[in-house]
Amino acid sequence: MSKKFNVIVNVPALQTNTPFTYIADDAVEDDIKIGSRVIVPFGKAERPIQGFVVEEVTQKVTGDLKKIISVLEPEPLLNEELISLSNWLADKTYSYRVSCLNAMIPNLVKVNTRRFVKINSEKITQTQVLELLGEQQVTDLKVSDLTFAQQRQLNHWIKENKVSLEYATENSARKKMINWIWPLITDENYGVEVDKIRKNATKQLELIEILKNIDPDEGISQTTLLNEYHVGRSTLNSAVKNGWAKRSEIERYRDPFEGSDLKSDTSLQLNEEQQQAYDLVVRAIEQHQSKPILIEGVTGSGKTEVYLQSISKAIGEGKSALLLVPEISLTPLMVKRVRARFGRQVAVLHSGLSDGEKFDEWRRIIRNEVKVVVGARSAVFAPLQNLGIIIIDEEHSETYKQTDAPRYHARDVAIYRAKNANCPVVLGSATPSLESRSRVERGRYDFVQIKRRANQKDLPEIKIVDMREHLGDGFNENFSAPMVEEIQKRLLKKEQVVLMLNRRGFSSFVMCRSCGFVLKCPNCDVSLTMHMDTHSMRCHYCGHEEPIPKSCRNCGSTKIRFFGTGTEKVEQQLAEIIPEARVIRMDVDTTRRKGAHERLLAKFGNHDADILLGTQMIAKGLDFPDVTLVGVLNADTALELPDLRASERTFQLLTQVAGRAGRADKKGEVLIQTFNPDHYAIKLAQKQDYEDFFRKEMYLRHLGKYPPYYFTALISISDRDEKEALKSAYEMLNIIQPKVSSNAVILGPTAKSISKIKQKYYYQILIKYQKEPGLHNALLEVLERSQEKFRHGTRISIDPEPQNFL
Ligand SMILES: Nc1ncnc2c1ncn2[C@@H]1O[C@H](COP(=O)(O)OP(=O)(O)OP(=O)(O)O)[C@@H](O)[C@H]1O
Ligand SMILES: [Zn+2]
Ligand SMILES: [Zn+2]
Repeated sequence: MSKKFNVIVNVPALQTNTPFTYIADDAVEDDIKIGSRVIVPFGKAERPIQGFVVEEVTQKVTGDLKKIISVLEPEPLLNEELISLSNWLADKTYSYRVSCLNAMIPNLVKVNTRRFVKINSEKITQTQVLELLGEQQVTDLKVSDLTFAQQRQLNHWIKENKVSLEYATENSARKKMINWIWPLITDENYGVEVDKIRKNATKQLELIEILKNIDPDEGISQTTLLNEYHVGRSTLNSAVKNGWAKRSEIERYRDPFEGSDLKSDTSLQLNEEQQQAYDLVVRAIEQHQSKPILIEGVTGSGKTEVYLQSISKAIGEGKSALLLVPEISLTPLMVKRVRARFGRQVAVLHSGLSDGEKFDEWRRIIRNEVKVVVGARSAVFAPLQNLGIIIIDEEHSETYKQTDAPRYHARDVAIYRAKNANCPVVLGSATPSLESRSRVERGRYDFVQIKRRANQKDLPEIKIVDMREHLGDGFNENFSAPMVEEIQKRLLKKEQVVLMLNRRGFSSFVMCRSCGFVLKCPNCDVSLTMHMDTHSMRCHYCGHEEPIPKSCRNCGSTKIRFFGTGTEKVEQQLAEIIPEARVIRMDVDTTRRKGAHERLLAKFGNHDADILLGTQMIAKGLDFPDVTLVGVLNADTALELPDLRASERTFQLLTQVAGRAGRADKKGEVLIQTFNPDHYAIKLAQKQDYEDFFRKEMYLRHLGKYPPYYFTALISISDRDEKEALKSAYEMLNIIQPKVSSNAVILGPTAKSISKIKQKYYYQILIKYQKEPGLHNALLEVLERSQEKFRHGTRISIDPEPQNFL
């Protein structure tokens, strides 16, 4: 009897949200595993469709089963743990199971990728492969066109490493091939060959010496010979011609860190508070406890060192480790430190890598070639076996929440995985999310604080500049007199300054001074933002772009004013006020190119600049000893946003950026310019008192019936036709209302604060609740209805625990 498997097909719909059972052909049944992707016939027309194998079926199944057409890769991309995780995830996020599975696998293998067969010519001849598959299949593999016998043979060869399956995308994320030189000079032929060389051909004599000393089995890369041994290209070519060496192309994993030199480093001696945190983690590792541990450590307290040593401990126990960071491209220093400690045992997954690079890293993980994975949100699905620890740095960061379906929070996924693996989850932050910190209060998490900086120095002193009093005493609207004075002081002392322009909830827009007209996007309900680099007005939601106007479109007046501030404008202003200052600007425009972050930060670290001016992206992770002043130009732009976390985010951001000052021997100072000096988020950030803030904010959340006292779910409804959108919103309301008690609070339907995006109208319903056993089913019904609505052009989404209400 052939093996039977349950398969989730790649059709995101409710009807296909449960697995279908298929039978395997005897020839390939052993190549199919849980996590394999297969092609199966689907529907009345038996259309071949992709699917994921989620289970082997051992009990009897009545009725005729359809046969699995082919298996896409005999080495599965996901392991059993992740397959079972997808089930939980789908339920938790109200999404289709296949969407969850697709969210886990690397992009490269998803769509529009050509697959081809690569022949390992040391183990098999091209003729053999062509005989089995034919030329067409080798260059463009369609396994479903192969017979089962052919598939079986192919899979066999893959497992024996005779051939491998590769993926090519249109942008050609292919495997990287490099020229490799294999020396053929041995002790036997050395003398003979040397005698043939003319005595004045020193280059050749040098090269033959080099070749003699290279391990013939290992060989050497051509680049190394050319660049490091300074061998001339023509010398090398003639050596190959003379038969001193053989040249071949070999595959090398694309190394995302190519070129960045890696100094290895060793553990630091932990101080007492770090040791306490470390001990707590180690105990959990040793006792296989999965209760999350929250480390609340002030900025500069050396949390990273605790992470690194904890990872070391897990590896020492034969386990693997996963370290999540908010956004890798923003924290190159962290990645560097992990790589410096663990070298080639580390794989890195993040959005800055090409699909090909990500896929390479993924393969290293699934083949168990790495022990440590560092990555942003989606790396939480890294197929590591035998997890020994999961660490989430800056656990409060909103980047851990996925904003598209499946709308998961990486923290929840990490906690779930850790529970399955019986290993600890460590959540670290100077300003923990209220959710996490309150779970400590309720005994759900273990807790440890690090109250002092690693070097036992004080936190920087923070001064508030009330901009209402200082408007006009400075040089322009962005720089008060005290700010300019403090910057100048640092420059005289050859110290460095970090200046942050808070861009959250903020844009530079154009307004007519005669009639008040504001230039808006024709598709969306937002004002257009001015971009000096392209000299255009751009919509940040739909990408609409138009020239900067010279006169008002409404009244024709030429009295147009540009409001708001971009980093470029601040950079210009700075150049007028302090022309001698060397400034590095860091924002989305200057960091678009790959590796740009790292380069700019390295420049700043080398003292090639005095001032680092940037957006929020400079608030996290920087550790520069000579930064003694941090200036925040506008602290409060985010406070007015219609978002329940506005205060929390402002407090976190200010604390975070303030923490960049005075991290080494020199004392640090922070200047915060604000129009709301009395706001508690600003006042408590000044005190750098997270615990105080936590209590105050918890009190307000309690009053407002907000998280973490209440759970939230947000339903968003959009349509090109505003009436349709509103009508559907009420339909959803009518599904939910009867299924929840009067303790639940339902807000809406209301228009979203940006009610029109890309020509579509947006409405939302917010549900706040504590215990509502009926809600889950109600939301499943919404999901079901949304499928129907989809066909009529209405989009409905469910966001459990939304992080953003805009
Ligand atoms: N035990 C130690 N002894 C000496 N120096 C240490 C020790 N632990 C950490 N440091 C140093 O202290 C500095 C701050 O550490 P680290 O960057 O890990 O802090 P952090 O808690 O991650 O800070 P932040 O949250 O602000 O990013 C680093 O330069 C680090 O090398
Ligand atoms: Zn006008
Ligand atoms: Zn727009």
